[in-house]
Amino acid sequence: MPDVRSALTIAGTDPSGGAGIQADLKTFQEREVYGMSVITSLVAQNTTGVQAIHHVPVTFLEQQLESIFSDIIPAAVKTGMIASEEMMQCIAAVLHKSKAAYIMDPVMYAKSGHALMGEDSRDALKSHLVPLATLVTPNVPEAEELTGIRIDDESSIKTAAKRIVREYGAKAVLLKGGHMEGAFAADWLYDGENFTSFTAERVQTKHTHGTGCTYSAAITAELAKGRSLQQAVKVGKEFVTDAIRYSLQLGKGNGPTNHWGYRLKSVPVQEEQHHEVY
Ligand SMILES: Nc1ncnc2c1ncn2[C@@H]1O[C@H](COP(=O)(O)OP(=O)(O)OP(=O)(O)O)[C@@H](O)[C@H]1O
Ligand SMILES: Cc1ncc(CO)c(N)n1
Repeated sequence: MPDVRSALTIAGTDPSGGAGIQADLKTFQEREVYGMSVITSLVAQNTTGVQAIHHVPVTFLEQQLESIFSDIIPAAVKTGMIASEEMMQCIAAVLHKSKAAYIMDPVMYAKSGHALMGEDSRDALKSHLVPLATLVTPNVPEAEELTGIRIDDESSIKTAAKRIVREYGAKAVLLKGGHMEGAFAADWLYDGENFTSFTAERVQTKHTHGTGCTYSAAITAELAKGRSLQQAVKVGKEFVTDAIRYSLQLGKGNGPTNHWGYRLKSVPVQEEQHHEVY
């Protein structure tokens, strides 16, 4: 019997399959770890945006967590969309007692701009969950919200990253530059001592639904397998870049990343690069 490593995602749903829980589970499967999921909110969304949100009661969130942690202990946990402070407290109470690596993706908005977290919960994220995190993975707007620092160059990226680790207590931060302009999509990992940058060529595409979820899920899977943080981010970056390079022309809006893109590495990228699927 091989050593089975398991990973848990605690997040909101995406019935169209590109982001949230669904993206996380597909990524866990691709990265060959056993995937589990606890749902915080049911989100009616697709490639064009968010249509409606239904939050699960906190008591039910607690019950789902109990179902997992009383039975199959995950080697790594990631959180995505957590809408309220009460939910954050409930999750923090469980993670406090857990030895699993914890990757926190501080999801605030969907790509369409729709809010996925209450504005009044941002401070709660900092006080309850950031101090427990092995790694926090904000994009530029999320890092700006967390730190109050305006980020527009490498120096401000580094100042914000240091604040998240030194003042808010995360073990490490991966600040994602996907929202910045330029020929390259660069991310900066700060582990409290050193900065490492992870850079890939920017893919010219609008089909980027679920990039953040896919990236943090891939890193979570690699940590579950016992890789170092540096190695996990390196593999995660390659995985998400291929998922964007081979993204799918599905739906009427911003199509999803392709979770099997990593397997297509040797396939020449077509003009307009993404794949039509019927
Ligand atoms: N067009 C692109 N080409 C290549 N890499 C990209 C592109 N857009 C984003 N990335 C990379 O994808 C990863 C995910 O980052 P991104 O900043 O898009 O996350 P996010 O904003 O949190 O996503 P989401 O909106 O799904 O929450 C990062 O490594 C980023 O650098
Ligand atoms: C549930 C969920 N989490 C995260 C994102 C960010 O892409 C999304 N669109 N939906």
